[in-house]
Amino acid sequence: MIDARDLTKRYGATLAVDRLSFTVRPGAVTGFLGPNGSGKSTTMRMVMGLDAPDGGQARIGGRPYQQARWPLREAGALLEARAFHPGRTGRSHLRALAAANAVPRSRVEEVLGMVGLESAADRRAGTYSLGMAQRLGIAAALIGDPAVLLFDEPVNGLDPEGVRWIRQLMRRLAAEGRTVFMSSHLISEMAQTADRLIVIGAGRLLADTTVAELSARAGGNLEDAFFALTADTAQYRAATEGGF
Ligand SMILES: Nc1ncnc2c1ncn2[C@@H]1O[C@H](COP(=O)(O)OP(=O)(O)OP(=O)(O)O)[C@@H](O)[C@H]1O
Repeated sequence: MIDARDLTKRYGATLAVDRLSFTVRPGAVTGFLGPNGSGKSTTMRMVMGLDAPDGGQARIGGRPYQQARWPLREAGALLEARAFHPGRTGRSHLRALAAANAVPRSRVEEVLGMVGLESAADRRAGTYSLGMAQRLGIAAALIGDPAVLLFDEPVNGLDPEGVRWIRQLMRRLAAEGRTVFMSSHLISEMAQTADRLIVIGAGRLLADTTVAELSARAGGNLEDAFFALTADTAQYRAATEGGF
């Protein structure tokens, strides 16, 4: 379970996250939606202890993530592609993470198989395509077999087969009883993958509901419901009428 209470983060004059509270429960895929710059990545970074909040707190399994003795056995996250040393091979990157978290080496081969990177495991990770880098990041998130998983834009850079694979992986992880929290800009993808949605705008909570309930607000069209919900908070929306 992920619990955020009054999370707040400022960058200079920008209030990136504004007293945000929500709970992400196990056994479901919870989508995290919001316009560009609404604070999704910042929120995920604070949950994972990578950014310190200016106010409020985030807990994973009841305590701050920084207090975990073996962090990757509590929660795994894909927060940015290429979060690895480019000169290391995929396999050596995963072995280092396993060693640091007292995870058996055999788990490295398991996760390489799960993400389909076996044949590229001995190549330097700096030579990986974006999609391969995403797969390595997902393998890293899974290495400690954690109950809680966060994925920031996991389908970024993946081909259609990869997108389908992510959808099935998210569903499977949730069916295993894990807490799965994922952001994506692809609303159609969210509609197919997520059970629940947390929608934010300008750092604030706009909705915490099911996909079905939010879609029903716009006659079954999740995209229309999302636009209606976020209309007042989107900073970077291009003109769709008139304009140019
Ligand atoms: N390191 C930083 N320094 C200054 N401002 C930042 C920093 N990180 C984020 N911000 C600002 O905080 C706000 C929230 O950014 P964040 O990346 O969390 O949004 P997001 O919802 O993940 O956006 P996107 O959908 O575009 O990925 C934005 O206004 C952004 O410019």
